[in-house]
Amino acid sequence: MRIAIIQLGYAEGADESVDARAQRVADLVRSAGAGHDLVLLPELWSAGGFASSEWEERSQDLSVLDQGELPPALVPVAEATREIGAVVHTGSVVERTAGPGEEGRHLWNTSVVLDPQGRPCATYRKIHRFGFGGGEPKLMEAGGEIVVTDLPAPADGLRVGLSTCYDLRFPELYRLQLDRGAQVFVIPSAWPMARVEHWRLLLRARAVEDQCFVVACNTAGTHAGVEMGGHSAVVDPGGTVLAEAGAGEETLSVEIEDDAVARTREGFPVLADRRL
Ligand SMILES: NC(=O)CCC(=O)C(=O)O
Repeated sequence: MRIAIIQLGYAEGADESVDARAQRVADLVRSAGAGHDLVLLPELWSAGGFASSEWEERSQDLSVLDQGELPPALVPVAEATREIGAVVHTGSVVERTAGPGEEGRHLWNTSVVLDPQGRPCATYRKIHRFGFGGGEPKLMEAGGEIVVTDLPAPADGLRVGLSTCYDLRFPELYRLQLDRGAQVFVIPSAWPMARVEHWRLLLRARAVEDQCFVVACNTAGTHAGVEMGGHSAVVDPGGTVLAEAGAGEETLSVEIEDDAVARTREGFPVLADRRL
């Protein structure tokens, strides 16, 4: 499977509307994503990863998915998706719901994956909210559903577990995904430079402990005064980093071998020694 990771750079205050950013992202999907089976975008690129004061205004109504439509931030990306014929994981948007969730909020951090026709084929609501009482836990509901899915062709062949950024710190989530058959962890993120060494360590840890590929797309630039860490990466099931970005806007193009998961697990069958 050929994978393109689009490590988008942007800065709040740069006066880039949701529409303008969506057009720019769609152009990147066209130029960097062509010739790939799976394209990955980062977390909350349309709203701003750390720009919580803008989340409400830049939020998207995903109930339109049920009517076969897409919210404004994803329409240009879906057009680009159809043109290149890949599966595109659109990172995540701030989802707005009409009614409140369990904690009385109506915003969520939600990923949407598009099939090559530009139609949604999977969604995931971020389970672990980052902010220690501010940011996400203050403004958003927590997702409650583990999502492991078989993506459509041309990104088929490996079972994919969906998670988002801060989820990476919670290994039990990935064990639960493993138990549902995950072979690849796909992780859109907005992870700051201040903790980029945690990011690099945890990406490899999740790959090694669960013998899965890790495919992770971070952002670049400065969001609401927070410098983003870049260093998007693909790690193989043995923990080898196949590709890693630098700190700025950049795209990675990586080929992963479907049988590497089975080979790694057969060659070093540590998962068979789990005691539950
Ligand atoms: N967007 C996030 O979830 C940020 C996570 C983070 O900064 C950290 O775990 O450290």
